[in-house]
Amino acid sequence: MDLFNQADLFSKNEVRKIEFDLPGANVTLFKNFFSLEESNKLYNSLLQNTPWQQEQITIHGKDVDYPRLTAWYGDVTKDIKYTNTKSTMHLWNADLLFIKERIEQEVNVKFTRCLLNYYRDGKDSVDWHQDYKGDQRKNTVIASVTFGETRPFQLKHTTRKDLKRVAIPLTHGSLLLMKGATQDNWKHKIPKTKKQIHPRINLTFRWIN
Ligand SMILES: O=C(O)CCC(=O)C(=O)O
Ligand SMILES: [Fe+2]
Repeated sequence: MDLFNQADLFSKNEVRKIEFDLPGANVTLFKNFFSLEESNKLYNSLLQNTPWQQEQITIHGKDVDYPRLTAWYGDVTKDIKYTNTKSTMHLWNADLLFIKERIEQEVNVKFTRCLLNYYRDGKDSVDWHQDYKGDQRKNTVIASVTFGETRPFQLKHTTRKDLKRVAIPLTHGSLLLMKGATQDNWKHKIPKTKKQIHPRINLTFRWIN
């Protein structure tokens, strides 16, 4: 499988586009989508100014903390419930509008929501899942931005066991675009690690009405 297409030379602050050749998926990584200066500034600002929330799920009647902190932002303020924790979707702030507008110059979508994840250390993670439900999974765009520690973003096909898993290192200031039927055909996760690592903030921009 021809995974990488990186013929271009790059410098530290030059945007580098890498397209992944995965059957039934449309996945593109832009390294240094945000410059190092922008990324450092946004990392600190988001870390400090986000109303991070601890969401919980109920497993066998017990409330269990999600292994990460989260916050929702979007076009309107409203109460939402994805897990058994009630959350409030906050209105876009200046940092998020800056990030959103930069992405919207690259991809022709107006995003309506963003989920922020804060992985405090290697114990924080997200298990195998697909984004969206029902028909929306078959054709969508998710824009995933990373600030802070590099963590591997693993992908595995939902049915084809013959296809190898893929791990894409999501670096500081990178943008990962997942389009088309990617969510329908592939699951993704951020695994835990025993290594001593720095925190990581991830933002996934979505369009849901
Ligand atoms: O942190 C990441 O890169 C992925 C987050 C994710 O998959 C999600 O929030 O749905
Ligand atoms: Fe996801």
